[in-house]
Amino acid sequence: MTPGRFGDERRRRIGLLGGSFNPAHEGHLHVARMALRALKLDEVWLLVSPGNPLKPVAGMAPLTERLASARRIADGRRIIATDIERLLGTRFTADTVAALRRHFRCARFVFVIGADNLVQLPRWKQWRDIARHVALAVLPRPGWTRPALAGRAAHVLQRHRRAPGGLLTESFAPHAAWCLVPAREHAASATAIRQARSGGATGERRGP
Ligand SMILES: Nc1ncnc2c1ncn2[C@@H]1O[C@H](COP(=O)(O)OP(=O)(O)OP(=O)(O)O)[C@@H](O)[C@H]1O
Ligand SMILES: O=C(O)c1ccc[n+]([C@@H]2O[C@H](COP(=O)([O-])O)[C@@H](O)[C@H]2O)c1
Repeated sequence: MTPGRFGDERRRRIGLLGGSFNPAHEGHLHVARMALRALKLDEVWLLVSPGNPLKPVAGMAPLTERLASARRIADGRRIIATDIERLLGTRFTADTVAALRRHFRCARFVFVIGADNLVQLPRWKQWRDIARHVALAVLPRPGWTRPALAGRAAHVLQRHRRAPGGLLTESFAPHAAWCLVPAREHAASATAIRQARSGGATGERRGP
């Protein structure tokens, strides 16, 4: 585990960029940097998932390989790659966020997602609880930004949308806020990288 400074987290503003990182790429780095800047975060943790509950196991590289890949794009200072979900024994984001809030009581967490995951959010376990308890920052993504803003999660959470500057400054009670981070779209995707590596033979398709 890399963010090992338990007890030294006073008021730190921490972005949680959860992902499969199969492999990590420039798009992740772009997202982390944009979130750091727009939300005035102290750190972004790249939470390398032991296994996204909604993704097939087939084609998923081992966690150690994905963690190593995330470490290569991290700087170990403000962008930190970690397998903390493995250590916490969590896989679902609702459980991860609850555990992190218990372990790092004073930290202020923001869960960072690409627009594709705002579309998918209603399929996540206890998604409304996640949105209630932790701030969400959504990054634009080619082909996904408009569907995300017109989608079910954006509609249900409409009242809680704020400008990025208001995301962490306002009280979390009784409901956390979410925002769209203004950033240019970045086209990198792990699916495209896997396809290019296999000469287009993965049979996977990614797109809205
Ligand atoms: N280019 C990008 N622009 C915006 N968000 C991104 C981008 N790439 C990844 N993300 C976001 O980063 C998080 C982790 O993404 P993940 O590791 O699944 O990469 P991916 O490229 O989406 O992978 P795959 O193509 O295998 O689904 C997700 O919330 C995803 O939406
Ligand atoms: O909790 C869930 O039900 C859930 C379902 C799908 C994805 N997630 C989380 O969403 C994050 C992005 O996943 P991915 O695979 O799209 O990079 C990662 O932290 C996953 O654990 C979480």
